[in-house]
Amino acid sequence: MPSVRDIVGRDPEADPITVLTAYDTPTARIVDDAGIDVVLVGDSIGDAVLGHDSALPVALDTIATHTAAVARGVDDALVVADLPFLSYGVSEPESVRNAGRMLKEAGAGAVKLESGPHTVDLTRRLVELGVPVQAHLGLTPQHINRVGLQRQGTDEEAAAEILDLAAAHEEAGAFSLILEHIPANLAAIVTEELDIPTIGIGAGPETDGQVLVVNDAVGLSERAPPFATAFGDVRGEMIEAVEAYRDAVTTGTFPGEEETYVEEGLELDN
Ligand SMILES: Nc1nc(=O)c2c([nH]1)NC[C@@H]1CN(c3ccc(C(=O)N[C@@H](CCC(=O)O)C(=O)O)cc3)CN21
Ligand SMILES: CC(C)C(=O)C(=O)O
Ligand SMILES: [Mg+2]
Repeated sequence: MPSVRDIVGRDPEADPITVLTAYDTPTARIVDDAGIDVVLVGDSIGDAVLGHDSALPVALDTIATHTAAVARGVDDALVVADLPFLSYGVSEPESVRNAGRMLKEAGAGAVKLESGPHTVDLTRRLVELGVPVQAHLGLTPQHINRVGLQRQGTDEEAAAEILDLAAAHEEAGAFSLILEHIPANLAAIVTEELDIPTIGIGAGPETDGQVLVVNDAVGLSERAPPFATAFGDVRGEMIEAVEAYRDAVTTGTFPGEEETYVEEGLELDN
């Protein structure tokens, strides 16, 4: 696995950074084989895979299990574990222990946490201890109960706060910053002001890289945020394949001769 230094050392103007989520080994292998730079084991697993309405119910053990599955499928990409709701920020020792587990047990190369005024000191502490941290500003869906899922940073005060917090997290040692669902002109300014690479989702084209939830990107999601685009129709393909299987079984064409083995001379008298 590359270190965060391989990501940070690049020239994103020439070579934008590509990030996708993955939650399982086969998907991670596809993403890694395609040359995607960073695989994020997102807490979006909550709604994308586990059937919850949000990411809030996702447990740290769930992220650990799926990060380990992803790490087993990846040769080249950096694996980032997305710390779930309340697994950090309650107390510093617990936050450090939980973040540390992602590197020591699950095979992540870095952790991401949703940032705010309350995570500057924690980011500094984790980085001091040797845990690479990716920050995340703009829409932070773990605050859904306070802010919903609306675009953030749309007035001057809110935009200035995002810019200030971005600088504070860079100064605290974050190696990269996710910017979610903010105006493109704000994301461009943040990107211009920071030295660390910014990764946008619903933040326009001027960040140093882009991230999407893989289910949205391949067209597997039933519902996706307004800023996501499906680059395929995996859901449509799965529906067709499952219906074709059903039809083959119910019409008796599967299993056919190809999939069937007969042991010649086998006779059981009972
Ligand atoms: N499949 C998936 N894709 C994602 O990008 C994603 C997740 N899940 N789960 C975690 C968060 C949640 N995200 C979301 C989800 C919905 C909107 C959205 O629809 N926003 C609307 C407003 C919706 C509302 O107010 O309820 C908008 O117009 O901004 C935005 C971000 C991004 N993340
Ligand atoms: C959308 C990305 C940035 C994320 O946090 C997730 O997938 O959980
Ligand atoms: Mg997340």
